[in-house]
Amino acid sequence: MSTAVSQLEHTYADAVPDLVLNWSAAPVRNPSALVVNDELAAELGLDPRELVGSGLLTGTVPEGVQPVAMAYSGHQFGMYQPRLGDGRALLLGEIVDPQGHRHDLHLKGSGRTRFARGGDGRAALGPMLREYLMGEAMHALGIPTSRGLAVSTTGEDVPRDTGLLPGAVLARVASSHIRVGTFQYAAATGGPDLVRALTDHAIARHHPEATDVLDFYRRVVHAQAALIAQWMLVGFVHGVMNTDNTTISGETIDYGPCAFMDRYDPQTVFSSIDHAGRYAYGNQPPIARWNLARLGEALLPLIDEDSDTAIEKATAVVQEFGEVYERHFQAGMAAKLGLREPDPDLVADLLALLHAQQVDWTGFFRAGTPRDLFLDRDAYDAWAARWHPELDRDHANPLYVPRNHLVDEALTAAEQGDLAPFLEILEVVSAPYTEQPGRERYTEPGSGPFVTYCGT
Ligand SMILES: Nc1ncnc2c1ncn2[C@@H]1O[C@H](COP(=O)(O)OP(=O)(O)OP(=O)(O)O)[C@@H](O)[C@H]1O
Repeated sequence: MSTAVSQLEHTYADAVPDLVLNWSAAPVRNPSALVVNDELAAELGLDPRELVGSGLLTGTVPEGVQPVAMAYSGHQFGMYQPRLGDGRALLLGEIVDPQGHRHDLHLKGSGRTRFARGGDGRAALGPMLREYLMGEAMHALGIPTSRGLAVSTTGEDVPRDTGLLPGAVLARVASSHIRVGTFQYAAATGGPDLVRALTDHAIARHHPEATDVLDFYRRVVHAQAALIAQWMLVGFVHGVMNTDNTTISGETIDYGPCAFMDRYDPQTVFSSIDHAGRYAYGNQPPIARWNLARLGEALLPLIDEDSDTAIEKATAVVQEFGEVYERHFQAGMAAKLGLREPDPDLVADLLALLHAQQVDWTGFFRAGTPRDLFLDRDAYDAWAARWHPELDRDHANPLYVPRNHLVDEALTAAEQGDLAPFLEILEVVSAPYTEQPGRERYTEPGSGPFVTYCGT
């Protein structure tokens, strides 16, 4: 086995042993690597063939390596759940790549752990391929994200509401899986000492420039504000922005019922369980800020020993979210519109127009003649008279995003044994800015509305 694999490190488990549970993956009947991310493997200094042969992708670990289930709690749809944790996931260990960057190697669908509650610990092939595809699309768009290293089928069926589905294990890589919910769990179960140990580890790993706990908090708030702005600029709807899916690193994780919006509408929701629209496209910035306020609460005893002062300081920091988000969003919109300087009024009027006219978000910014996309062309002309692009816009506007109707089509085919459509859409969204002749259908919006079953 390559040195990188045999030298999986465990700095997280060593730093906060109270936040992990030693655990092993459930044996898999007939493991077979279906998709392997050669490019990512190479970046990590791993040999893809050796990786497949080692069994690591479904949880067979070298001697001396101890996988763990990570503990966390979290607010799910606004309701506090004291004990979530990796119910069907495992942290195999950390890989330090040839550049010296540390990454978690994590499995999803590797069997029940003590955190599983009612779940069976398994994952179905479709959702694991969805997570892999979405991560690659986001990565190609330049958005911080976890990435799939491989999806392996298990040879076992998984019972879900829609019937028996092929089972799979996703091996994924992230700069860490430390979540707002991890801090909530530490605060609730261990108090300030445990929060301090977790904070020290998170600072060293993600925000080493932080001068103190308040400054660490500020850096997380800013990283999340920048991330959410990037989601909004590409029309990404995460779908399950619970505090346990909000990272300290500022990376996107946990791709469940997520999707890219076609027609611009702030109310866009894809998740079949999000009845109230809590996690609709347009709600994402305030929800992220709300989640970050929960992080602030967990950090309060470390921010100041006087609780009123701590609350005052943390509140001031979380309130920076709006301004930082707006700065990133407006800079991004200026790039999308080819402007030298942000123009919030022009943007606000464009958004109102796109909404009223139900114009495709991704399509508008790369259209040769955007006017053709509007029913009320006079309204467009009135807006466009104020729009004077000066800069090249193609590098800021993807031609291809994973359109939900095409993702569903590819996943359905994969579940029936035909991987070709999945491999094609993966290739298309992996080069989102480059025109790919013959692939025009990937630029077309679906006829929606679409609901992504929150199945797992
Ligand atoms: N089939 C399942 N078996 C066991 N636990 C599950 C199952 N599905 C979800 N869970 C657990 O429910 C909780 C919340 O689920 P959520 O959808 O946020 O996570 P997930 O999709 O399993 O994984 P992650 O957030 O790590 O990507 C987690 O603690 C997860 O481990």
